[in-house]
Amino acid sequence: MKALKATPAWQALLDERASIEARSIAGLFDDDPQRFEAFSIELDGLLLDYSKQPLTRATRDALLTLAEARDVAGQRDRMLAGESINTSEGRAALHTALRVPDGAAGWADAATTRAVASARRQMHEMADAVRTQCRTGATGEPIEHVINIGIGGSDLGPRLVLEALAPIADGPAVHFVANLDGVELERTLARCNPARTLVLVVSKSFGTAETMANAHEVMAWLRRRVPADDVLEQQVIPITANLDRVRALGLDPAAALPMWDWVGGRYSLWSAVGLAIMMGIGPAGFDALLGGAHGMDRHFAEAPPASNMPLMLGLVSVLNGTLLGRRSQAVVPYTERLGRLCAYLQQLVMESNGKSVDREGGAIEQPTAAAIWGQTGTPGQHAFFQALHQGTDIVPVDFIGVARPVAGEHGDPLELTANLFAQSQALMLGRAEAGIDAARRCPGNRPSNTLLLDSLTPARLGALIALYEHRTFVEAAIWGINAFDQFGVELGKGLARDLKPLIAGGQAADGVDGSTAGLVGCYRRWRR
Ligand SMILES: O=P(O)(O)OC[C@H]1O[C@H](O)[C@H](O)[C@@H](O)[C@@H]1O
Repeated sequence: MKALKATPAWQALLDERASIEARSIAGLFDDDPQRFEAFSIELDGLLLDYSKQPLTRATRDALLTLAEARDVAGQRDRMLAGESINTSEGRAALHTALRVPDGAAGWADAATTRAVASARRQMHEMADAVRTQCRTGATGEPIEHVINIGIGGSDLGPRLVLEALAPIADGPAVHFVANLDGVELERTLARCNPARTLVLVVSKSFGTAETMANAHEVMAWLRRRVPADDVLEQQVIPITANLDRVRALGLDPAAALPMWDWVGGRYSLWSAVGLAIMMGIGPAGFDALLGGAHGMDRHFAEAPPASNMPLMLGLVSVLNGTLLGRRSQAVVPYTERLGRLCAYLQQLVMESNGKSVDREGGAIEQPTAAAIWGQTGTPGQHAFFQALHQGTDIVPVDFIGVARPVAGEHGDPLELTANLFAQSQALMLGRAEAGIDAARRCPGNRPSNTLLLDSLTPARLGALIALYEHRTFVEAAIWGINAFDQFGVELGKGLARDLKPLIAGGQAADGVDGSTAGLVGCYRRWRR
């Protein structure tokens, strides 16, 4: 694929850049009374309002022409058809096949469909057995706690979903342990009765240092505390694509649930990696999550470009991040239930698209993934919003709101929603009445999207996550990069392995850079 800058559609947008920057977003509403209708998309209880972006209909057409020139639709179809679009690793990226309802044809080849259906059946049986107490711990006690040991994609998705859907969780309490520092592990073990605890060791590679270290600790805890020879067989379930390493850890590969190389870690919550979700909310809830995501997949595959939600969200992000050089984006959900969304999106977006070479290995000359950050509203309003309103950098914001609160939850949805709408309004309108002093002036004209959900159900959450997955794909397609590898992450892992003996004190710091040698020296001095 030729470089973006050599694409005439991109050049046309570059020519328009200054006028886009100078454009008054609020003024666009005066020019176009139908602006909200024209610049919003609604799909099954999910609304994207992108009318507070510096887009005219002509600019949107220019972005759609760019999408056509970069063959976003063709790239999407190749992904959905299971072609090896992860070229550096020679793999497909078929997470969409994981959420196809049983029996629906045309989304993956027969072998893949069969493998997915069989894994889903295994998950259902396992979750049902635990939730109905047919499957017990090794000493016959019911399972009351599930510990999910995993990191990155083997942690963030299930954690996000279970936090979001906690009000409908009716199974065992699910805990997550990702970090290596022992704090989460200690806290979790203190809350669990070992005879009543099921452990999921979730790792596509089954070689991730953090996960393996935590798995060893928890397995030792079970052996120490549960008087049954078969405690590991009964109470530890490996979920992985690497059965050899399951054996090496002393677990039975026959007890493992599968993963496949065509599912990237950060796209894997829909696979057996989501078993923790199913344990928490049950198979029907998990299926509804998949159903919502599949609805978004169909929409992405079939909706016309101008009303295609992931496509427009991706193009707006390219406009802000690449064309206008706004190098970070804030995500602010107005519900604590989506408190993990930002961390989840950091991996999804920054691990997928934090690249500086294209699929052919050529250098990319324009900015790719912007940094994603944020926290929930309203707390975020009392932290970083000052900079959003008056700082020198323009940070596009994705506001996320939920119209109907969960039955029985406290809190004032009206107050929350008023705050949400007021913030995007304030960013757009600013404050510059006559006589106002400089310190109180807000420049306004700052862009945002608002995503409004009718309620935070499994289906809506599935659709929301799939929307961001596809937005990430659209950006990668425009830039010409492979969103499905992550070699940058490997470098530090290797160096950590090499540094361990040095830090432990068994080696001289020869050949190590001065800063690292200095840090090792200080660390050793303080450990003495
Ligand atoms: O599931 P695992 O093989 O343990 O991998 C866990 C995580 O490891 C690395 O950080 C990768 O960059 C992530 O993409 C992955 O999700």
